[in-house]
Amino acid sequence: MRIGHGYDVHRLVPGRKLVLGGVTVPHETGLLGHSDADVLTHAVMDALLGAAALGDIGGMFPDTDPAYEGADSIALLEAVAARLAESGYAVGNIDCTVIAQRPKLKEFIPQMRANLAAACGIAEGAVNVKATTEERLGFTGREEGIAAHAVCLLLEKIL
Ligand SMILES: Nc1ccn([C@@H]2O[C@H](COP(=O)(O)O)[C@@H](O)[C@H]2O)c(=O)n1
Ligand SMILES: C[C@@]1(CO)OP(=O)(O)OP(=O)(O)OC[C@H]1O
Repeated sequence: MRIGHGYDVHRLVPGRKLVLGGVTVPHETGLLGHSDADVLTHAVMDALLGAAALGDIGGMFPDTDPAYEGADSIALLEAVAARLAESGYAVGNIDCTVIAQRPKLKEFIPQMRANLAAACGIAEGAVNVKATTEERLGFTGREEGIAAHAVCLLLEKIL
């Protein structure tokens, strides 16, 4: 069994979609990035790559590569899951926290879990997503950006 941790931050700006765990959440600002800037899915990918000692998302999907401009991060997560499977790992479980002052994310969390689980080819019960504010403190509290943490366990497959 191997443990991994991922962390990511993206800036909130007007004129961009807010995509979290593959769900487009209605909001007056969205996350800025080369890809769709899905900060939650990015944290999950980094946790998975970290657990397998396979580097990070920037190594696998360089932000200088036009191929990833506007990329659907859930599709990138599918590629990460395939890479793990090739390397002999199965995803055990994933737990994540999105740090956002606004919007309220509760109602969108079941769909985020479903999207993340489907991309990893695991049961929804193996994926948990939580949301918290930082009580108006710091950059998330000022609504300048959204952060996400993820942890995961990988199981070594008997090949
Ligand atoms: N963007 C968010 C932030 C929080 N929630 C939900 O509210 C609960 C309380 O949040 P606190 O930061 O005040 O502890 C939290 O446990 C979440 O259920 C949310 O839905 N969206
Ligand atoms: C997936 C990528 C691809 O450009 O997304 P970005 O939107 O650039 O986001 P970031 O978290 O800064 O870096 C990860 C990149 O590899």
